[in-house]
Amino acid sequence: MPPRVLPSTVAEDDFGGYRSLFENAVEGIYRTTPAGRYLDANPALARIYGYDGPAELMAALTDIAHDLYVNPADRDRFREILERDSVVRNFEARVYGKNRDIIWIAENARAVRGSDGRLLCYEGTVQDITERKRAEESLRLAAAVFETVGEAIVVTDARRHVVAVNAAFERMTGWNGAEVIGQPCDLFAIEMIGFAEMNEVWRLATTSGLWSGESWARRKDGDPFPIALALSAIAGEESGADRYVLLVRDITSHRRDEQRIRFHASHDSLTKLVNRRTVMESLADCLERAERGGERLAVLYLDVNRFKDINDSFGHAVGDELLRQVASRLKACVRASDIIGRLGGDEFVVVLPSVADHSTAEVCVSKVLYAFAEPFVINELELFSSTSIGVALFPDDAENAESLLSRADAAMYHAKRNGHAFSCFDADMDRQVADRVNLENDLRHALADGQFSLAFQPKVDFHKGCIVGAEALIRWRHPERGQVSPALFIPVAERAGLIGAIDDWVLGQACDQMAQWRAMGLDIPAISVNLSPAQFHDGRLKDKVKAALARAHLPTHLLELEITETMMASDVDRAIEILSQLTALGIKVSLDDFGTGYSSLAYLKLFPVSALKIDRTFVDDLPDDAKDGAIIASVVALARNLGFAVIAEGVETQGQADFLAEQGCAVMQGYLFSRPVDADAFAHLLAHGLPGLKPRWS
Ligand SMILES: Nc1nc2c(ncn2[C@@H]2O[C@@H]3COP(=O)(O)O[C@H]4[C@@H](O)[C@H](n5cnc6c(=O)[nH]c(N)nc65)O[C@@H]4COP(=O)(O)O[C@H]3[C@H]2O)c(=O)[nH]1
Repeated sequence: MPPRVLPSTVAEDDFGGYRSLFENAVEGIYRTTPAGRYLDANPALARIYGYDGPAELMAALTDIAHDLYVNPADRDRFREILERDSVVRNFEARVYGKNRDIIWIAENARAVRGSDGRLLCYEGTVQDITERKRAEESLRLAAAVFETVGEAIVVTDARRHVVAVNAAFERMTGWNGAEVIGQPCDLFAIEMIGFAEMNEVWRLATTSGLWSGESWARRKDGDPFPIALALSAIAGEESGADRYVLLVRDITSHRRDEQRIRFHASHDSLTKLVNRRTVMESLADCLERAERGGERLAVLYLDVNRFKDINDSFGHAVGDELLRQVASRLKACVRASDIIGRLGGDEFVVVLPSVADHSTAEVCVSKVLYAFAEPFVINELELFSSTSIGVALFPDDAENAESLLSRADAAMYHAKRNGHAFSCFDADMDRQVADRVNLENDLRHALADGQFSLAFQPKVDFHKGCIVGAEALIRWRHPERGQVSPALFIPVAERAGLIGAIDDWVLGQACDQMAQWRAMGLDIPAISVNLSPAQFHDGRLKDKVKAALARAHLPTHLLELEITETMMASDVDRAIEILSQLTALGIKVSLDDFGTGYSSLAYLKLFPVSALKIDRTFVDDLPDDAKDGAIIASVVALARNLGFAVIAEGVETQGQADFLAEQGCAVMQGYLFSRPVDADAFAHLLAHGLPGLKPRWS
């Protein structure tokens, strides 16, 4: 725009014929002294600056540099230019309005000089360019947002040809602007969406102004990726969309997170196998398919034998690694279409969706058993572990997922109890499962109904030919079932949380009985009581023991507690602390079933126990089994060296007793000497001695 300056010929205070132009101009017009005082100002200038009229403006702004300019240095620049060039064109600056609001102005001015060249004044015009500046600012802002925003932006014309893309688009897709501008918008992975759907998206955006949702885009290398898309139609001056703006967010990682969340919800985090819920859902689907196709389906229910012992003995990290290795061995045994899941703990399930009969399932069972034959190597430890497997078939054994699984479980339980590697379900097992459940219910009443009693089995010194102790063993006479073995109901009581009350009862009863025998003048050195793991870890154990002894007025050294190796394994320090508290009272503790757990010999020497009790399984095949013989000899030597007494349990034959005695294990317990008997019968044994047991050596 050419500078609008007043003609220089106009006298300082005389606008001549231009006065009306001056008064009515749209632009502000002024004349100022070089020092910065208004000589004249037109109404438009007053309007621009927010004053009621020129007089008010001129009275208020007596020092233009400081009263008007937001940045007084602008005025210095303005003057410099004028003094140098005599003219200023489009000089933009921010000035204060009357209300201290900031206005952008553009000035054109010139220096007016007299005929002698002396500077008389400045005169010029002012335009309010605030609106334009604001528009420029928001354009600049929009451009900055366009370039810096994380979302890709594509602008197309009405024909959907690309007009502009931002830097994020280039980063996201690998295309650069020059390659796509002017081209039809080819952002979408049509193969993932379909033409019809894509056209519908454009149509909806055109008719309603905006479509937003999830879709698919394609990168330059052809890779499709999921996007969140907002497609806006920008209306032009004429009817219809003039431009489209596509705001695109790459949601690949979001999808990945979703997948991860879905995976965690449906899989077991330790083994990465599907979890129980997913097994049940997949099994239900497989059953539907098998039913439609008239096919059979097999469910294998597995658990890892003695897993709890391994976990307790070697710690959870080893237990976890064992489960991981079991999972990967199982995967190698089945086809990809079969389902393998972890139900929790050490229980796994394999679903074979299409089997001809039991024999097909048994092929898989053999593979699994074979997979367990090799030791599991964990942290340089070689662990031999085995599995028990239960098999149930659809539709033969059950018709829905829940009962098929529970029947495979019953078959597994049956296999385990009978020492078999696997069992196929039969109807009898259902009864056994029901029995187990009923047993638990009945156990809840047994204590209150006085159905328990104690039996006592003598511990004898084979050389001296006398009774040196009694082991108290619980007996349960069920009103309908008759005698129920503790081997059967103790584990049920443990699982049902009833063992604590039962153990307390046994402890109290055993102490009372010992006191009664003593009152009858029948002396024995000790009575031993089995402790369950729950009781061993009960913080109140010491007090309970003290209370039971005190009630029976029994010296503490007469009580012996039998604990198993596995109770010691999980937290050795804590176990030593518990044992120390007990032995400090004067109570003896013996390690029952010795040799069947995973005793660490290094720890053994730290345990304040008084005796090792050699498990029956090592005695059973004596004296013929050379290996068992060697184990007995080693345990006896170990006990002697560590200062422990040693006792063998389950002695049934004279040959076993002779062998044990020869090895230096003189204290024994077993049917050879006496079965567990009731208190009266035991009193008789104490009074008259065991028939056939004679002192051999003095
Ligand atoms: N084959 C054979 N067996 C013999 C021989 N001599 C003794 N037995 C049996 O072996 C078991 C020895 O007890 P245990 O190893 O502590 O094993 C016990 C113990 O773990 C548990 N138990 C028994 N009574 C109690 C109790 O009062 N409290 C707790 N917590 N557990 C108990 O139940 C298990 C089984 O107890 P019982 O059936 O009474 O079985 C007893 C006993 O009757 C023998 O020469 N040959």
